[in-house]
Amino acid sequence: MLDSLKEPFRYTKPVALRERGERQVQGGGGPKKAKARDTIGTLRRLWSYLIQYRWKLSAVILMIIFSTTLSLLGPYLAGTAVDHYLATPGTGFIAFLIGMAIVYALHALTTWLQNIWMIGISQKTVLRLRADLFNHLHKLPIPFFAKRQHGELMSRVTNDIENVSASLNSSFIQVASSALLLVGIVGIMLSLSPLLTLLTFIVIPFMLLGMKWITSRTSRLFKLQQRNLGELNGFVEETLSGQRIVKTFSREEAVISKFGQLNKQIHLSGFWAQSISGFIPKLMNGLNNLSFALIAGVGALLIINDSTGVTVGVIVIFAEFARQFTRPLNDLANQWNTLLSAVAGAERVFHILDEEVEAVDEREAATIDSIEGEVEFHEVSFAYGEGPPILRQISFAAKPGETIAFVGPTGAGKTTLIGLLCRFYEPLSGTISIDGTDIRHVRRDSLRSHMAFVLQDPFLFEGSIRDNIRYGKLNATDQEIEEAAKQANAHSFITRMRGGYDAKLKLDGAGISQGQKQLIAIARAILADPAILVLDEATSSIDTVTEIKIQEALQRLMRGRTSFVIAHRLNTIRQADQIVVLQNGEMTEQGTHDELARSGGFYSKLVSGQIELQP
Ligand SMILES: Nc1ncnc2c1ncn2[C@@H]1O[C@H](COP(=O)(O)OP(=O)(O)OP(=O)(O)O)[C@@H](O)[C@H]1O
Repeated sequence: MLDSLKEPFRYTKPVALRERGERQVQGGGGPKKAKARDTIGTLRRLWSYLIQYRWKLSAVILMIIFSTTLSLLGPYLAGTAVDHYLATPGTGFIAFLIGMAIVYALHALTTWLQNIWMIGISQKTVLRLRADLFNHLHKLPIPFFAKRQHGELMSRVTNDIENVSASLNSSFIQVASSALLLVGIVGIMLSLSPLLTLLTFIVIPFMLLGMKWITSRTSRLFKLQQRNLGELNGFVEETLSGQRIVKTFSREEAVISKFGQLNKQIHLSGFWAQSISGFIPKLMNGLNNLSFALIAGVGALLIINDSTGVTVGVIVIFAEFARQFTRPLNDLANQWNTLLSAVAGAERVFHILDEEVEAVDEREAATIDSIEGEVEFHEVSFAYGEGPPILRQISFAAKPGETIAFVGPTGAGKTTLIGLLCRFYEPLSGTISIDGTDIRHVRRDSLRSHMAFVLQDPFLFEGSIRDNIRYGKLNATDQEIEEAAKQANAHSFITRMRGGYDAKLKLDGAGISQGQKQLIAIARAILADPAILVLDEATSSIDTVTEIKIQEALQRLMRGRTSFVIAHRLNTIRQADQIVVLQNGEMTEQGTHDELARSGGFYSKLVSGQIELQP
C-alpha cells in the first residue's frame, strides 16, 4: 500500500494500449494465439463444470431447438399466407390465425422453459465454482497469502464469480439459439432464392471485420476492468483494516487520492469497454438496413421480371429473414462480449485454482492421537524460496512440559522457526521431531491439532465471545467454555459486558481492549488443551492490572505443556527452562538464565541493560 501511495498516477487507456504495444513488440501473432488458446482453454474448463448437469443441459438444448424452429416457422407461415390470401382471400384465414397463435404460444413456452432451466444450471455451476475456489484457498500454503492482498482475493470469490454467473445465464442460450437460427435461416433462404441469399451475404464480411476489430479491443478492456476492480477491492480492504495507521499518520488525503485514481481507472476501463462494445449493435443495424434495401430493390426487379418465380410472398419471407439473419449475428457478437467478460472473471478464478496447494502429506503420514511434547530441532536450515538462508544449522531439544524462550534482535528468525515447527514451511535440511518422530512423516492437520497459539495480536472472529473461545474446541460445552475463561482470567470482564458470553464481537475484536483480546485468546488455547504451545509475547503496552492477569493466565496455560515463547520481557525469559539466542539466523547461545547471564555474550549484555530487547 505504501508504495502504491507514493506511485504517481498513470491512467489506463494508455495502460491498455501500452499492453497492446508490448504484445505487438513480442510480435509474430504468437502472444495473440496464446491468448486465444487461453480463452478457449478457459471456456473448456467452464464447460467441464456445465457438463456435470448434462441431462438438464440436454433438455435446455432440446428447448432451444424447438423454440428456434418455431421462430423460423412464424415468418414462413406469414409469407405463405400473403401469397395464398392475396390470390384467394377468405379461405381458411381463421385456421391460419389459430396456427400462428399456437406457434407463437409454443415459442414463448419453450423459451421460458429453456431460460428457467438454464438459470438452475448456471446457479449450480457457480455454486460449485465458488465452493471449489473457497476450498482451494484454504489449502494454499501460508506464503501464498503473504504475497496477496486479501481484498483482491475476496474480489475473486465475489465479483469474478458473480460475473461468470451473470454471463452464463444469458450467454449459453443466446449463443446456441443464435447459431441454430442462423443455420435454419440460411437453409430456408437458399431454398427460396439463391440469388437473394447471395445479396444478403454481401454484408457478412463487413460484419465480421467490424466485430473482430471491436472484440479484440473490448476483450482486453474487460480483463483490465476486472483486474482494476480486484486492485480497488484490495486497496479498500487494506485501508479499512489499517484505519488506525492511516489516521495516526494523517494519511486520509493520500488514501482518498489513491482511491480516486483506482476508481478512475475502473471508470475509464469500464467506459471504454462499454463504449466500444456499444458500436456493435449500431454497426449491425446499419448493415442490416443495407441488406434490407438490397433485397427490396432487387426483389422488386425480380417480380417485374416474372421469369424467376419470385413472388411478393417470397419477398415478405425474405425481408423478414434478412432482418432475422442479422439479429443472430448481432446477438452472437453481443454475447461474445458478455462471454469475454465471463472468461475474464473465470480466468482469474482458475488462476487461483491452479495455484499449488500446500504440499500434500506423505501417503503413509501418521496421525498422532496424543503426544508427550518432546520436541527436537536437529541442524535445521531454511530459506524463503530462492532467497538467502534465514536459519542455519539450528539444533536444540525440549523435554515435555519445558518452556523454551527464543530471544534475539528483530529479523533474527524467531517467527520463522515457529513456522517450521507448525510445518507452514519445510526445512531445507535437518529434521524437526516430536516424541522422536520426524514431523515430515506426520499429517499436518494431526500435528497442528496438538498445538495452540497465542499471538501478539490475536485474531478474533465476528461473533459472540462464546463462539470465539469455542474455536479452540468446536464441541465444547458452555460449561467448559466458562471454565476455560475462568482459568484465563477472562470470566470477570466477560460477565461485566452487556450480553456476557453472548456479547457480539465485531471483526477482529474491534470494541474490546488489546488485553481483553489476549485473555480471550488464552481461554481459547486453554480449551484446545494442546501438548505444545506457541506464545508470541505481546509488545504493546497493556495496563498493569491486565498485564498481571495475562501473566497469571499464561503461567496456568503453560503448566504441563511444552511451550515456545518468542519473548520480549526479561521477566518471562528468566522463568524459561531454556533460552535460545538467535542472531542473524544462527543460534549463538543456549542455556538457562543463570548460565547465559554469566557467559558475557548477547544475553548477558541484555540482562545488564547494555542491549535493549527489541519489541
Ligand atoms: N515470507 C517471507 N519471505 C521472505 N523473507 C521473509 C519472509 N518472512 C520473513 N522473512 C525474512 O526472514 C527473516 C527472519 O524473519 P522473522 O520474522 O522470522 O524474524 P523474527 O526474529 O521473528 O523478527 P521479529 O522479532 O521482528 O518478529 C527476516 O530477515 C525477514 O525479512
